[in-house]
Amino acid sequence: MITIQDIGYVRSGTADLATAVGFAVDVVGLELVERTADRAYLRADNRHHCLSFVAGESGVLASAFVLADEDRLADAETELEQAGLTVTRGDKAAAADRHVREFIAFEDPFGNVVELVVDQKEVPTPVNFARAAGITEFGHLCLDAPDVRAAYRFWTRHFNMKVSDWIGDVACLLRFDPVHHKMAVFQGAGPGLCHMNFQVATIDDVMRNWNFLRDNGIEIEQGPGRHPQSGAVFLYFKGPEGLTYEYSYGVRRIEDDAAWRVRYFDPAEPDAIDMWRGPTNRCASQPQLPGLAAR
Ligand SMILES: O=C/C=C/C(C(=O)O)=C(/O)C(=O)O
Ligand SMILES: [Fe+2]
Repeated sequence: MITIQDIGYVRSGTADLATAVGFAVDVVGLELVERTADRAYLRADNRHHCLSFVAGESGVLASAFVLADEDRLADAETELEQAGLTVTRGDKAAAADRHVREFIAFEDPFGNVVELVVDQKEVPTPVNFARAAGITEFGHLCLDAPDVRAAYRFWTRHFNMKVSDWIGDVACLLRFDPVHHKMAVFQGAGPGLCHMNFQVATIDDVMRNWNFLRDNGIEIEQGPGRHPQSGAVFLYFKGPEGLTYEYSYGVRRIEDDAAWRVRYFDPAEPDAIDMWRGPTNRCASQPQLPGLAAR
């Protein structure tokens, strides 16, 4: 069993580094911590970065999770290889590029590149947010997979993940600590990053951000609304090259792990995704959610 301690970062390729960075800073509100000719690192909390852009081909390159130490990393390498996966060890330069001590990389059964890292650099200075979006932390990441139940089996068999809630067989919300989910899998045609989430401090931040995004002509995919699963008030919006960001406030914590009963929401129900039944453009990217497409 591989014990994940935290989510680490999303590493994304971009065909237009300046535009990707401009959006992450000026719109999302992240701090640009480091910028080279072909790299940019963005920060939302004490992690050195939670999002990095690499100039080149557009699209997600990897999603990272943090392990406790190098012995756990070696054990993870063995377990994944025994499960038949090809595991690559990052060299020193690649680890430095990610601001971690060591890492391994593998593809999940659907082709999502996952990196397991040790000693992600911590930055104690307060985040110098580019905009007062109210961000408190990198909240969760959500991967695409064609077979969500198979993804669930993979992540719960080899990792310390538990399902918190299902939305039909098209979405699975997973936890590895008391937060309702820091990882999710949504059904998609192939591998991909469904979205990355930033928690904000108050419901007012969600609403202020909504107005800010609309005033600036940013495509709102869905929200403001409230997810019945985590109880969070959410807002999804589209960045350059199809990268979906989410702000949310008020995610449920599951303090009594043993007492939690997994719930199965019917995606065809009008409240399955948004208890406020607001409009959505998300069906374009998530056509597999009948509850979205129906509206
Ligand atoms: O479509 C349902 C999404 C649920 C949640 C939640 O309960 O907070 C998410 O954050 C999500 O996966 O986007
Ligand atoms: Fe989310």
